[in-house]
Amino acid sequence: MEVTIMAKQVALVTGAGQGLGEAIATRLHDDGFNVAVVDLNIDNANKVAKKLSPDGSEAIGIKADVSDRDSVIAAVNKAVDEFGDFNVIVNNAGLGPTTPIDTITPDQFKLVYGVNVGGVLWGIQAAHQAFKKLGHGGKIINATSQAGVVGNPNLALYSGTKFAVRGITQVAARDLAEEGITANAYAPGIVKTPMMFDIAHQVGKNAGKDDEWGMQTFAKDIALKRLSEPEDVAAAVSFLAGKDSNYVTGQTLIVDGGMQFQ
Ligand SMILES: NC(=O)C1=CN([C@@H]2O[C@H](COP(=O)(O)OP(=O)(O)OC[C@H]3O[C@@H](n4cnc5c(N)ncnc54)[C@H](O)[C@@H]3O)[C@@H](O)[C@H]2O)C=CC1
Ligand SMILES: CC(=O)C(C)=O
Repeated sequence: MEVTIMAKQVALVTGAGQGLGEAIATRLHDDGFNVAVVDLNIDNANKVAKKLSPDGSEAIGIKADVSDRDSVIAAVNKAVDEFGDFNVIVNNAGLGPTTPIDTITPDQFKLVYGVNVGGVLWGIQAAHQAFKKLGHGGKIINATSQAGVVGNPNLALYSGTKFAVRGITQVAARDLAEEGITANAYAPGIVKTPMMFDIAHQVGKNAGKDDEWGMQTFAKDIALKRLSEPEDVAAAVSFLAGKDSNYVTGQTLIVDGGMQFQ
């Protein structure tokens, strides 16, 4: 009897050197994907990839700056070269500076929009190119936030970028559907990652209070009464990356323990 060996599907996760991206890369690897672990910080990316696949056969680290279109396209091409296919991109990398309205500068605007919005756009373009070349569809998954569903205090720039990601996701879903490509977003709440601890610290400091006070300004209304673990979000991304979500497109899946209701 002939034995068919099914090739593994390939996922690329940006900002996967720590925090949510690391948890997502780990979960998708557990789900059976070969994973490209992409980050600006290549040491962290390599560490995560090595942990998942010591011999590099199932996970590799790739350096890329998601605000740079060529860099993102090169990362996707490398994943295709290494693993021979490409099925899922998770445009996760993001910056979350605390930006009281009057403090925002043009440089900060360019940087945060360049990474949070540019990174999603270039990721969509790069994945679309790869899917077309490979002759099949795929899944695009973008990081927004509960702060992209309702504007959050102190996060004018950040919230603006995360609203933009939801809009871009909806357009990508419509524009790419006939090629068998779905596009969805995940909207985490208050997740225990370096980004969120830094925001809590800054917000507390700006108010002359401690980090816990800063965290509670965001966390006090979580219905489930606990902060999110990165794995809570990775589980939702696993759904969006897998076949059970094949009939879902253009949506934002809110994973915030009950903060925003739509
Ligand atoms: N932590 C939270 O509570 C929430 C996070 N999110 C979103 O989830 C995503 C991940 O957030 P966290 O893991 O918390 O952040 P984090 O700051 O802990 O990790 C972000 C990773 O992205 C990488 N990165 C930053 N700029 C990059 C660039 N230009 N190119 C490539 N990589 C770059 C960093 O090196 C880092 O490894 C972000 O888009 C964030 O906005 C959304 C809602 C809540
Ligand atoms: C950092 C973030 O996405 C928040 C506070 O929702």
